[in-house]
Amino acid sequence: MTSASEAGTAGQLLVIGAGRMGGAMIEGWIARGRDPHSITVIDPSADGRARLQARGVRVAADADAVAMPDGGFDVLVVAVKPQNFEAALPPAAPLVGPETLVVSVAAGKTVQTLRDLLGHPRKVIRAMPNTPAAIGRGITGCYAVPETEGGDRALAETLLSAVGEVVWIEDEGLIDAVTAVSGSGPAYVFHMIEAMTLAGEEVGLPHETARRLARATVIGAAALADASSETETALREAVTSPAGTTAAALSVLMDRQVGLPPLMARAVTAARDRGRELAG
Ligand SMILES: NC(=O)C1=CN([C@@H]2O[C@H](COP(=O)(O)OP(=O)(O)OC[C@H]3O[C@@H](n4cnc5c(N)ncnc54)[C@H](O)[C@@H]3O)[C@@H](O)[C@H]2O)C=CC1
Ligand SMILES: O=C(O)[C@@H]1CCC=N1
Repeated sequence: MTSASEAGTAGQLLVIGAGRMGGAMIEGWIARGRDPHSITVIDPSADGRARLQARGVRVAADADAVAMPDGGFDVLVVAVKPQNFEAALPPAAPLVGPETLVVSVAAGKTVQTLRDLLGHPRKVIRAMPNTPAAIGRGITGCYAVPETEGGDRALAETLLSAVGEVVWIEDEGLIDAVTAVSGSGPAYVFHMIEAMTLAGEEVGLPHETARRLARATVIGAAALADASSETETALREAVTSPAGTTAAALSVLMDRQVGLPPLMARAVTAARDRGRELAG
């Protein structure tokens, strides 16, 4: 077994479920210099396995087909859907040693559930990334159990920062709130483009023109926010001329009763509550 810091690129990693999220992390690790041979994936999808095998990753259709490396796995990353936990995790329990760090990116599923299904591993981290991870621009919120040491957190942070920023929370109960803001958040932004496109059509623009305008506006505004040292509030105010067109739109969007803030609060609360339900 390697030391925690070495295992950022060294050590043996096992990934259960290499779909969108697991796949994005694997690509991030390889891009950062990890030897693909140090990654083993369990996934029943033949297409997914073929793609990863072509990248040099070790693949298995199920846990029984996994060859345990000398010294065991340093890290197990759980990236299956919450609905697949009962099928996917118990068969992998024999692959989890006393020093294996378990990192789960699954929405809702608690440390207790992970421990129950994986033979009671000591060191568990829950992480909530988001899909911009696919281009290295994700953000991951993480919670580590008290049984983890500084080196475990550093190792998880090294692995997760391969796909973007990392923030830590000290209360497992808040991971559902992280999911509701940033885990699901990219979908809200994509829906904003859809809604702006529809609204553009309603005021007379052809669909494709409205879509181009909406998409480029969201992308350009996000890039401006990224490049600027100003707050979002200052950037918004810079668009807004007194008694002008933006002020007219914002009087609708910023309405405290029926505008975006109460609507977003309802949406985020619904996502947070669904995360709690998925705990099972
Ligand atoms: N998609 C997203 O925006 C985010 C997803 N997550 C979490 O990541 C996890 C995975 O989500 P996605 O990557 O979006 O799903 P996905 O459907 O793209 O990937 C899931 C993978 O698990 C595999 N799988 C199914 N049953 C399996 C089993 N028994 N053993 C091993 N692998 C199995 C599937 O073949 C698939 O490749 C979920 O728990 C989700 O909550 C977390 C943050 C963001
Ligand atoms: O919708 C979901 O449940 C997952 C978790 C965060 C984003 N997608």
